[in-house]
Amino acid sequence: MDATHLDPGRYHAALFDLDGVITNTASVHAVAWKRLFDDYLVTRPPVPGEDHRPFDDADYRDHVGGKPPVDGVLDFLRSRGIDDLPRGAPDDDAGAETGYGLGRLADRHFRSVIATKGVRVAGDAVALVKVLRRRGVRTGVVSASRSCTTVLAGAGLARLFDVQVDGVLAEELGLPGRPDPAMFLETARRLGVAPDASVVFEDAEAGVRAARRGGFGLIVGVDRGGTRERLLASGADVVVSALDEITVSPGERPLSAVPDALTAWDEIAARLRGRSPVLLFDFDGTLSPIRDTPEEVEMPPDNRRALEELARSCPVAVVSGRDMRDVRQRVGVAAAWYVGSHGFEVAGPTGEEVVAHQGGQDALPALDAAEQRLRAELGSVPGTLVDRKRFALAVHYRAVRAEDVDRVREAVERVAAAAPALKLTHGRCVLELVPKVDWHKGRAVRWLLGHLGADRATVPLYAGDDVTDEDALREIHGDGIGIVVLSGEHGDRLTWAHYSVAGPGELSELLTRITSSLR
Ligand SMILES: O=P(O)(O)OC[C@H]1O[C@H](O[C@H]2O[C@H](CO)[C@@H](O)[C@H](O)[C@H]2O)[C@H](O)[C@@H](O)[C@@H]1O
Repeated sequence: MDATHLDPGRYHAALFDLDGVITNTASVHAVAWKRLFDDYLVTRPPVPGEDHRPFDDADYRDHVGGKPPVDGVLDFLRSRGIDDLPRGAPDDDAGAETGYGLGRLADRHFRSVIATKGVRVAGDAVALVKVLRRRGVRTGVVSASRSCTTVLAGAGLARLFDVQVDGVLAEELGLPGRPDPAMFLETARRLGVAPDASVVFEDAEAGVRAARRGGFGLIVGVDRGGTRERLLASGADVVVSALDEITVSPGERPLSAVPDALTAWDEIAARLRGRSPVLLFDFDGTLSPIRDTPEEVEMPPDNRRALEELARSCPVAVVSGRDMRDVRQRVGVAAAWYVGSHGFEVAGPTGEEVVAHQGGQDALPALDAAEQRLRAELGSVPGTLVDRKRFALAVHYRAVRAEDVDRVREAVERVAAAAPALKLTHGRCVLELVPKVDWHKGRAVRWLLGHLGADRATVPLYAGDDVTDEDALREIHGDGIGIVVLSGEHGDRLTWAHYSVAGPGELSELLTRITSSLR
């Protein structure tokens, strides 16, 4: 996906620098600092080796912008050959000849400028924050300034952000300023979102460097005037001059609104060209057509051959709700990765097996007890099939008479309610109990991509038919290609897929095209 197109399925938090991104206060800070340093340099007795020329915009950009005031003071003066100023202490008086004292005075100048001139708000940024919040993205504001609360209140933005990390809090917590990532990391922590699932918007080079060092998922440089190249050189993934260049994905849409993958093949081929694909496929209903019982299912030989060939060009994985050994044996492609039990177990091409989340292991006693109860309770309902996988328990009702289906459903719901370690999920004519932890096919896919060393050149392509595949389709929505395999069993439900195919037959055709395009 284009880096100016944000997907709330991929990025769950957005961190905004305040000064220069949300408000015009970067220029007000520059004015306040100029007043401070020009006064200071004029009154400081001349000393050989010291440069007392007036402070200018480049000084602000290179030594002060985005940093805590005390660091700005010391870094700028050092650049002018002045290195005898003590750091001082946070409670130094404004104007005391220390890093903290001069920093306090700069803040006082800043407040007096905004008291007379007011704060100008960047409408493009505020509009983007509001859209992101409506789409469920958590938002945070980050400012090295001690006046962040005053600025936000003065601009009428006091309630715009979920979390605020500013100069006052940084001082309390002893957080170093940018280019150290500590303030960004603290913001992400307070938002409850991992840095790699968060976007940072920054106009200062020091801030961009901090976000890069913090491992943030996407860094958007905001060039409010001639800084594009410097922001890119500092590590921004993309630079915009206004935040209305950023679009936000609407996310899910009805199956009927999803374009057909074969018709849009040229678009898909263009997205794969020159990149490093990782191809991920669900099994039942995707690689193989649905049958009355799980035992009847066989991998279509054409698809096996296609996967064997694809695995010679790029990583291929089968991501299934089935037991991992079961699906590996049915698919029979030695060079593929296999993810089983809805993401809880993984096997690599060399045969090594990994429990991808400890929650699977922890839930084993609960799964055993639930299996025992359901076998006993449902043994008398004709057509019911209780299918135990290593880390999941499925109850199939495809062959159950319509009038008995509610009985099956109620029994599974009762057992689920009595098992706090398990949660109930639904699929095509199947109810499943899985470990109640934040893990699913989507998390497992992201784990596998990390394990495979995915980088910005990687394009994950995921195809699946069922509601449990939506976790994976959502996960790769922002950086990959999602294909939903239609079946008519879920009406016009919502999906995170970008494209659809009419059924497993059309998926085979798509595999053929992908195979040829990668040759
Ligand atoms: O993630 P998947 O590979 O799609 O696995 C999901 C479930 O698939 C299987 O059940 C489904 O396919 C059966 C055979 O075609 C069909 O009879 C059943 O109605 C479907 O739900 C598998 O048996 C389950 O264990 C998987 O969880």
